[in-house]
Amino acid sequence: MIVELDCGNSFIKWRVVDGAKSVICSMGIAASNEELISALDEIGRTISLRRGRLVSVRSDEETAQLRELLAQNLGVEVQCAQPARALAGIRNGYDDFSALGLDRWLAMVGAYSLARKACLVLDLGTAVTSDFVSADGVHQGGYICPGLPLLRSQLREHTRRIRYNDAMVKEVIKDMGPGRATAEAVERGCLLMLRGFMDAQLALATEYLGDDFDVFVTGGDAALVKEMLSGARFVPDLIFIGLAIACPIP
Ligand SMILES: Nc1ncnc2c1ncn2[C@@H]1O[C@H](COP(=O)(O)OP(=O)(O)OP(=O)(O)O)[C@@H](O)[C@H]1O
Ligand SMILES: CC(C)(CO)[C@@H](O)C(=O)NCCC(=O)O
Ligand SMILES: [K+]
Repeated sequence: MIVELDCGNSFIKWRVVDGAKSVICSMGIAASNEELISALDEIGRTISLRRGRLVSVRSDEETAQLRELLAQNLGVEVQCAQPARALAGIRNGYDDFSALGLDRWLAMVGAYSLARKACLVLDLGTAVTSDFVSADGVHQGGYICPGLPLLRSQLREHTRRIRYNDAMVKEVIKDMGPGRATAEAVERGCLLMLRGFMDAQLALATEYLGDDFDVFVTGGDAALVKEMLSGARFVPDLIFIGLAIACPIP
């Protein structure tokens, strides 16, 4: 079995897959290294875990530390995705290819491997990112803005009276009318910003990619824009698809 890890800025998304059959045996989200090790340790009691692949947008030190923990506690050797100028028919569009976030890169690699045509790749996590890939696989660049968790926390951090219970978040965005309570006003306001950003990306995609492109959406907050992106492909495991291409395990 292969352990797959996507280490974002807030959470570690993990899966255990049967490499030969590409079947997902188990998956989850961990808030810390300790939580991850304990979840995998539990699985390791019944299933043999030996190898793995990992993508991280954390510091090299943090990533090395996690790798060490996996080796020492579980005996799992993980291969880390590395920056590349080109991979699987895609060309990295950054002036300094190593500065492009590896999650963005792998999401693009995954999307282009599925579409084989121009694509707009949207990832809604701690940060929100968009990336533009032309039909011939050339990355045109992209945009980065704060995601919902950051929009919210910035408002709270820099105001005295924006305070409300997190448990209300899901409930208050069922309606998007003008808010009549702080939670409604903030949650709906931030979501509208996010949706406005999505609209702008679609317009830019037409400008830079022409009329024939696929839209891919991934990340923890993807569901919040599902209604407005009717033709888009919602692929929660897009980064894992790219990761398997970047780190093949024989
Ligand atoms: N089961 C879940 N566990 C944690 N967060 C979730 C879950 N489902 C949806 N979310 C939402 O996903 C968002 C975080 O997204 P995601 O996990 O893709 O990114 P991340 O790891 O925080 O950061 P990055 O963008 O660096 O990958 C949060 O706003 C959170 O509310
Ligand atoms: C933008 C994030 C934080 C999104 O997870 C990540 O891709 C990252 O840290 N990128 C490095 C900066 C860049 O992509 O230009
Ligand atoms: K991400």
